[in-house]
Amino acid sequence: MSQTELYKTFSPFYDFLLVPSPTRIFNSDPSLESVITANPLNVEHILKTNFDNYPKGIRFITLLQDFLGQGIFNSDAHLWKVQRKTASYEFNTKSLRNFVLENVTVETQTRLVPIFQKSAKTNRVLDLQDVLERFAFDNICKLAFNVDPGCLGGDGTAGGEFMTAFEEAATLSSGRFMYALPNLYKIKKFFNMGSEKKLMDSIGVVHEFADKIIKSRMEERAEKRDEDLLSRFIGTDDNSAEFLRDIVISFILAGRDTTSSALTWFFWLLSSRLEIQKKILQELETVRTRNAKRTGETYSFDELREMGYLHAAISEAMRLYPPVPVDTKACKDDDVLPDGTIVKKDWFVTYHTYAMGRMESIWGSDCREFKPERWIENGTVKQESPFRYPVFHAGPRMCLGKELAYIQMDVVLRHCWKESPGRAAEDPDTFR
Ligand code: HEM
Repeated sequence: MSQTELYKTFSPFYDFLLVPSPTRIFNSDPSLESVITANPLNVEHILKTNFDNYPKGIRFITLLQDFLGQGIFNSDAHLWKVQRKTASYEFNTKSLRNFVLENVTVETQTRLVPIFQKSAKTNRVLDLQDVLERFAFDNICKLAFNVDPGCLGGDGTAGGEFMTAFEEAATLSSGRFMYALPNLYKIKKFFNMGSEKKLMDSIGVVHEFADKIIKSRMEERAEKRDEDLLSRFIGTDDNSAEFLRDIVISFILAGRDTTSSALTWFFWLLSSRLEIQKKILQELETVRTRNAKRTGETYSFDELREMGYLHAAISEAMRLYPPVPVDTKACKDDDVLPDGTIVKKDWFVTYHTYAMGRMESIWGSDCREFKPERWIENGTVKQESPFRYPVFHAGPRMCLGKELAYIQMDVVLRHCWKESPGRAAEDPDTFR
């Protein structure tokens, strides 16, 4: 199901469920009792104050283990901590940021923009979500292990197979959460039948592709310290090839369809808001002139940061359409949330980012309007509390790729709106 279909199907349910009353308890099945909340105080408690009591938990980890192994996305406690420590350090280095900036700029200039230009010239309708997913997949593979799968524009033969298998493995793994009988998947897996057979086949393709790269990179090792994440993890500890594979797969999963989803919604929202397009163009032109850049020239990380209005508009799009609309944790020991809700050991606790983005109590009476201005205070972009806006999660497990995701989105949007004063509102070809 595409993101758009998903929202169309579930948004009336989300709205009905949470906006009037921000915490509910569900007990449809005694083994799956859960609390669902959209209260920022509860979110802070779960994600930060009582962090140790709300891990991913055994159920989540077991269901995703075949695909993700023990990577950062699918581990708790010590195993999570060691990966988080190395990754946090690396994600904060200037060299990683520049590596991403460089790769995203090349991918945008040489693949994405030409596709848009061609479609504009020939009046061909594009599936924007598909194009952006391919774009994001190429980018995240470059970042993870410096491989270009060429899913967008390139030859893409081997990479295309990898991407398809990766998507299938992700979809079928999350399908395991949907069984009415939670252990049914184990029986199907044991007999290697149906969706479990398909899942194992696609995991096989993903693992084979990753293993080859990891093996050759481990042989080259140490002398060359590449900029990608795999090389950084090879260089730091004595990790096994299997553990390195888990790490790489987790990163690809984390960065794969989050940015593409955010960009797709952003384009969709902007397509009917010429006033906002115009303001974005004006800002791009101001930044270009201030930094004496030629049209289309590459921008540094700091120059991208000057585009406050663009940044605000991206955050605003993700408020209404968060790429990760809900997120679930397991409760380790009985607890009471700040609003008085009782949570029992082994219950699931879900915080609802989508509903939180549409609550009057958090965003005011205009909460359903797309208004980038709400992010601007005294001429600069306001830092919103991550507990009111948990689009990138919050607390010790907060998204590591937040800054890189903004770099990607800024670069794409800047190149898609070539700076040219006064073009926006009058010109329907603004995206070309
Ligand atoms: C708009 C883009 C993005 C959004 C909205 C987003 C959002 C999130 C959210 C909600 C989580 C928590 C998920 C959970 O509880 O399991 C998360 C975790 C994570 N994200 Fe992102 N993400 C984005 C892009 C990226 C990118 C590009 C990367 C780069 C590789 C990345 C790397 C990670 C990692 C490694 C984690 C796991 C952190 C941990 O468990 O310690 N994300 N992200």
